[in-house]
Order: sequence, then C-alpha cells, then structure tokens
Amino acid sequence: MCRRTNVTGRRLQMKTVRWLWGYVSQMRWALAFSMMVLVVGQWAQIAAQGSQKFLIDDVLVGKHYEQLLWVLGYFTITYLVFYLLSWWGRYLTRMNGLTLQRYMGSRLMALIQRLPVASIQGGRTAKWVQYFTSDIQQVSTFVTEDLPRGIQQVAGTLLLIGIIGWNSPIVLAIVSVFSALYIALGRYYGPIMRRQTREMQEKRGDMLTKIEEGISSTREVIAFNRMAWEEKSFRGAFAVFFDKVMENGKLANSQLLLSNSVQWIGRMAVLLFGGYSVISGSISIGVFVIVYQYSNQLFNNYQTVFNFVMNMSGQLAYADRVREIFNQEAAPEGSKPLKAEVQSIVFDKVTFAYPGTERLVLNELELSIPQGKKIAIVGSSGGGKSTVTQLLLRFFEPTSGCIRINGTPLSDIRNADWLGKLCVVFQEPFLLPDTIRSNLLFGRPFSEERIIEACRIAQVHEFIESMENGYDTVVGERGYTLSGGQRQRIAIARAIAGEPELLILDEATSALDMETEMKLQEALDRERAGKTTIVIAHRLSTVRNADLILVMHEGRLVEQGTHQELMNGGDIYRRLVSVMSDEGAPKKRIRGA
Ligand SMILES: Nc1ncnc2c1ncn2[C@@H]1O[C@H](COP(=O)(O)OP(=O)(O)OP(=O)(O)O)[C@@H](O)[C@H]1O
Repeated sequence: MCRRTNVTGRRLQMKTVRWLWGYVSQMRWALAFSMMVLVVGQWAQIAAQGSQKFLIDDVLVGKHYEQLLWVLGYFTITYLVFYLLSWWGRYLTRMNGLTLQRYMGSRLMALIQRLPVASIQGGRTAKWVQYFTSDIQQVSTFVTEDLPRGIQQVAGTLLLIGIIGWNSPIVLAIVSVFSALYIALGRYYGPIMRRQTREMQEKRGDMLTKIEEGISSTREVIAFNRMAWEEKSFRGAFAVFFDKVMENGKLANSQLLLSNSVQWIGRMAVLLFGGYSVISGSISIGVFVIVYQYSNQLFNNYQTVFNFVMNMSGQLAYADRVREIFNQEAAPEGSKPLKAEVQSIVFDKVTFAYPGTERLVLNELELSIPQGKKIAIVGSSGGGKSTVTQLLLRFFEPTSGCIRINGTPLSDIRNADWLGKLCVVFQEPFLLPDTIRSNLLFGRPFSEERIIEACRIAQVHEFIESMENGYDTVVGERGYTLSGGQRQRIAIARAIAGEPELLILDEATSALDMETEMKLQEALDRERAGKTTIVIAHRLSTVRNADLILVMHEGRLVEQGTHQELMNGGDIYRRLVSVMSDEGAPKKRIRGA
C-alpha cells in the first residue's frame, strides 16, 4: 500500500517536472547562464579559502616570507571573482524569477478568461488570487533561485569531495558516512514534508478565502449584527491552518534536530582524526586547517543539498497545484467566423440545467428573437430569463438543443466574433476601483464626446459633472461610493458607448426611480432605433413599449406579442400585470438609486 503511494507520488512528480519543463525550457539559456555564474562563484570561494594552506605551510612554517605577496594576490583575485559572481548570480536569479512569474502569470490570466464560467463561479476568488500571489511565485522561485543554487551546491560539493579525498581519504570517508545519514533522513522526511506542505497550503487557501469573504461581506455582517459569528468562523479557519503549520513545524524541527546531531558528531570525528594525522606527521598543519574547514563546508553543502531535496518535494507540491489549474480545460471555442450582421437568433429546443444540478431551468425552449427591434423578456421569478443571457454569453452550454445565430450553431462560432457583437448590462454591474472615465472606457479607445453622449443617454452625465472631480472621480472598490442606481446608469453608459449590435439589459434599471428610468428608456429607444435590444425586466413600464414581449414560465416560452396583444389574449402576462404595480417587483430591488 505504502509502496504504491510512493510510486504514485514519484509518477506525479515526474509528470509535474515534465510539465514544468515545458514552461521553463523557453528560458533555459538564461537559467543555464545563471547556474554557470553561481557555480564558478562557488568554486572561486573554495579556491580563495585554499590560500590558507600556502600561507601556513609555505609562508609561516616554511618561512618563505617573500611568497606572502603572491599568496595575498592569489587570495584577492579569487575572492574578488567570488564576490562579483555572487552579486551577479543574485541579480540573474532574481531577474529570471520575475521573468518566469510574468510569463506564468499572464498565461494564467489568459487561461482564466477562457475557463468555463462554471469553474470560476464554483471556485472562490481568493483561491484564484492565491495562484498568482503564492503558488506561481513559489514555483518561479524554485525554478530560478532554488534550482540554480542547488546545482551550485552540488558543483561545490563535488570540488570539495575531490580536494578532501586527495588530501585525506579517511576524512572524506568520515564526512561521507555521516552524510549518508543525511540522505537517509532526506529520503524518510521528503514525502511526508511534501504532503504536509500541500495540506498546509490548502488550509492557508481556505483561510485567505475566509478573509476575502469576510472583507467583502463587511456591510452585510454589520447590518445583520453577525460580527461574533464572522469572527468565530475566521477563528475556526485560522485554527485549522495553525494546527497544520504547527504539525509542519514539529516535523521540520525533529528533522533539524536529527540532522544537526549527525553533523556535530561528524565534525568531532574529523577534528579527532585530523589532529591525530598532524601529530603523526601524515599531513601538514596547513592541510589540516583547510581540510577541516572544507569538511565543515562539505557538511554544510550536504545539508544544503539535503534541504534542497526536501524543499524540492515541497516546492513540487506548489507546482502540482499550478499544473492542475493550467491543465484545466478551456471553455469550448468555435472556429467559424461571424462577420456579417446578426440576422436571426433562434433558441431551438434548448434544454438546460446548471452544472451539478438536475433541475431543468430551460425546458425545450423555442425562441426566435427578431432583429433591429426592442424585445422584452418577462415572467415570474426563477423562470429562466437571466439564464437565456448566460447562454447567449456562452457562460454555459445548453444541455441539449441548439442556439443558432444566422442559422449557425453558436457553439461553432468564433467567440471573439460573437462577443464583439453583443454587450450585456447586469443587474449588479461590476465597477473597477478606478475613475468613472476608466470604467466607461473599460480599455476601449472612445472619444470624450462619445463617453459624454453615452452618459447623457444613461441619465448620469449631470450627476458625474456635479462631483468635484467629474469623470476623474475614483469610485472605490466595486463602486461602493455610488448608489445602486448610479452604478447601473454608469454600466449602461459603458455598454451603449460601444454601440453594440445586440444590447441586453438584464434587470439593468431595477434600482432607478420611475422618472429617471422613463427618461433613460426614451433616450435609449432613440439611440437604439433599428438595433436589437433585449430588455429583461420585472417593471412593466420598462417593457410596455417593446416591439415584442416574450413571456417565460418555468423554462418555456408561453406567450408572445405586443403589450396590447398580450393584454387582450395572454393569460400569464395579464396575471403578471395584475400582480405587479407599476413600481415593479420589489423582490429584485437592490440598493436604492
Ligand atoms: N449558477 C447557478 N447555478 C445553479 N442554479 C442557478 C444558477 N443561476 C440560476 N440558477 C437557478 O436557475 C433558475 C432560473 O434562474 P434565472 O436567473 O434564469 O431566473 P430569472 O427568470 O432571471 O429570475 P429572476 O426574475 O428572479 O431574475 C433559478 O431557479 C435559479 O435558482
């Protein structure tokens, strides 16, 4: 059982190493160069230390005082080489580390944008943030700093073995025996450390998630007077993490205790044998001094190599996590271009259940959305209206049936082409913690005139102008300095600024007062004349003048027509009208305008 676990672990490590190499190979020359600089630097340090032998044996004991300058010159040059290469090596490893972090970070960012929305919604934000702030950083430090330093230590170790073995094979044997104990300890502790690091990392992720959620929900927590509950839940997450850290610390301590004892006894043995060799005349004092120093260094090198092996297991755990996420399958992408104007959008018997659920939210939905018109989708809460938007955005794929754009299945169409044609405003739009202008531009190159025009249509220009910094006002985290209605209007301005072919307003004006909403609707109707606008709304005033009203109920289209036609013949629509006052349904109202 245990053996199988080891084999599986090793296979996993090899898989991770191979995967890592795919990324690292692109900067292999830079890495190889930094390793070479570090290795030569280490050798220069060993060479500099060797000057003591000449100083003691030749200059002091041999009384060749005229050689003092030569010895000093040798020491100065080798030490300078060591010093400069150490500095350069540090610089190179840091630079390589940042390059790899940037490379992996941008790959991950691009990947996140292409992942199925379900996998992002399913995971928690802080976990994703941790991939950037911790895991990728750890992986890049491992590859660009720890690994070259490990190679440097191995190269230094080989040189020390050569020198010590040449001068005193028995000292080398003593050091090697005790070092073998190190390796045995490394083999024993390596897999345990790796498992523990991974577990600790997961608990840390949970705790960060808790912190992130705690900060995001501050207002609700205060509003519901749940501070004690929130504190307790954080303490719980921290306690679990704390236990794991302590467990990890205990293991690391017992490993250190054992390895330090081994090293201490080994040093005593070298001193004893070396002293005896000098007294018996088999080695000189100079050789004894440097062999003793090199032996200590060899012990340290062994320990560093040992730590490197231990850390390698732990670091590969970070790499495992990153590999898992990098290997997630991207959302399916169509390949057919869509350059022509959208002529028709048809839902052909679309059935859909959210991932991980059984309930059919859309049930063989048949829908044809005419183009160049204002279309409203109404219906009871939970009837599947917003799900239509989610499928149009390709956040999810229909379970069965097909959405066709100009007769072509949406899943076959190139995402960039399709998404370039539509724009959606959600009920609770996300605003960047940046200026209003940046939020309106959202990375697009619009003129100031276009931005202002869009804000005028969205009835938000005057409000923006009334603020001290106008369009340069910073809106705070998720736009918390604004009311719900102001946020919605800015989001609408942001959407219409780009004049999308298809605009979807999903409860996008729910937080506006009646008068502002009416003005906005009128201006929007003028702006969008001849273009397709889909309005999902509860408030009837928002949809009454739509060219076509689609009534959804329990995942199906049950009625359609103009307001008047439906008032004359649509049972469900008439019922909706009778239960909804013109103020709209209160259940979906968000923070007031
Ligand atoms: N991400 C999700 N995972 C699982 N179920 C979901 C998800 N999003 C929505 N649902 C469920 O799907 C059903 C339809 O939701 P949808 O938001 O489409 O309804 P709606 O008609 O827009 O309702 P409302 O008018 O209240 O916004 C609801 O029962 C809802 O609970």
